[in-house]
Amino acid sequence: MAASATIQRTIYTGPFVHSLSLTELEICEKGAIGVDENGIIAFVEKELDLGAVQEKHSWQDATPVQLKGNAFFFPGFIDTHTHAPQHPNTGLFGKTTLLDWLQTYTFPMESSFTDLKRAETIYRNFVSRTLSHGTTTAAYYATIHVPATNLLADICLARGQRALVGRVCMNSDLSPDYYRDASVSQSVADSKASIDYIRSIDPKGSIVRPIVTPRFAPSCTSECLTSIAKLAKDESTFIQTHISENKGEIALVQELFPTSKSYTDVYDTHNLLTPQTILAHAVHLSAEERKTILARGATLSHCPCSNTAITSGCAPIRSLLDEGHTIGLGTDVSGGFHPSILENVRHAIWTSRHLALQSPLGDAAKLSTEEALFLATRGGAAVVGLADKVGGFDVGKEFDAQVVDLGSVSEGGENEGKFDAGPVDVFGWESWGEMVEKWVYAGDDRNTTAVWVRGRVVHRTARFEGRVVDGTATP
Ligand SMILES: O=c1[nH]c(=O)c2nc[nH]c2[nH]1
Repeated sequence: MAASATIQRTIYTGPFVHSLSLTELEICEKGAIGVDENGIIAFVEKELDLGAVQEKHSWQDATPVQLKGNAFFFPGFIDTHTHAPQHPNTGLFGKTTLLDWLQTYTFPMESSFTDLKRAETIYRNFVSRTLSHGTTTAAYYATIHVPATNLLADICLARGQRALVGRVCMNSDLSPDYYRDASVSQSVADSKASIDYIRSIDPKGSIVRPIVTPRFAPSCTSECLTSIAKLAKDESTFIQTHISENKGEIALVQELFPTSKSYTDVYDTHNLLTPQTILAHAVHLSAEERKTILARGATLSHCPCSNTAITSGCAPIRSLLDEGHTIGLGTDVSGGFHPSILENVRHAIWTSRHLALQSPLGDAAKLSTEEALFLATRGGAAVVGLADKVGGFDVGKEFDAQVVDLGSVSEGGENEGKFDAGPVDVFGWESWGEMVEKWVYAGDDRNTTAVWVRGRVVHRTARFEGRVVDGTATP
């Protein structure tokens, strides 16, 4: 589907659920969301029937999409940190932790992206896979290869998934000689070439944007970090990197940058901490580092599945939120073992509970369902610089949404005993609030039956067709 295809004015009726704030989730049982020809939300009604909505807004000619059954609209998920070329390794990490995991699994896989055919297969699959899990925006790390990085941007644009796409910079000898930038100048020139290409295919950055991506401090020499920070400034791009993920990594940073006060100080003294910087992990930051990050306005990507899988630790998200940090969720495939942000919502909650068991904060360290859903949507939108565009159903925002359909046991018949409507069983007596909780703790991609970005359908299943009346927007 071309991102430029026009769409029809559409009125989406049925329940909708979204975050109003970190702690408040709005559940509107009788919603109507009007989306104009540009994919912008023109109105949101909370009590009226379709006819009354059409009349009130003079939208009689709009296409109605009316949800039936135990289904609701939810904002598209935002994945603030993931590595598309690592997708074939998802679930493969054995007993490794970060530094040996990089050498054993990650660098060999990423280095193979000189092969564009292989890159295309993997990237197409990953973009389709993440869309099927309701991810409407992703901040992607690609590899050091310019052609494959550009191909990832092409695929995101063609599929209509919003993306920040970053060619990875890594020139230090932490990386094997078969997979590293030959020099600082090559690192900068290749990054610039990829920025230029991505801007040429989407000049307004409506769907894809470039992002400068120094892999992490140990992968880059001091000169490389400084040069790449200058490139980001000159080109006005976002920056993404990793920080304070694993204790061995932190010790290595201290060894490689002996005059720096801390991991955070390395980035700060190389001009890499800006309000457009996304820092992934942030598991073991000191109080002083947290203050510096907050003062610079850099944001955080919390990756709970990855932090557990490669045994990095439990990030203190509750405290970071209380301090005022801006935080989203990241799948961090393939340190993370799952491409779904929903999976990371529940793991954010689980890991906060483990932390609560050990922390002097006790229950105050726990994240609630509402808070985790906020991080997955509005929090992530703020991290990737799209807080004014996506993350909730507000007039003026773009319609990035998914349908969550839980099916029903009482429907029996064709679904009974087949379980193809997903792992959640709804018996008919649950409140909408209970259905949302059941989805958060047990749902999966079988429940995500349709997905839109800027009002365009980017993923749709056969179950969706059976759940709408009076027509649907076509891809
Ligand atoms: O989880 C991670 N995944 C990576 O690919 C990586 N590179 C540096 N640090 C990293 N952490």
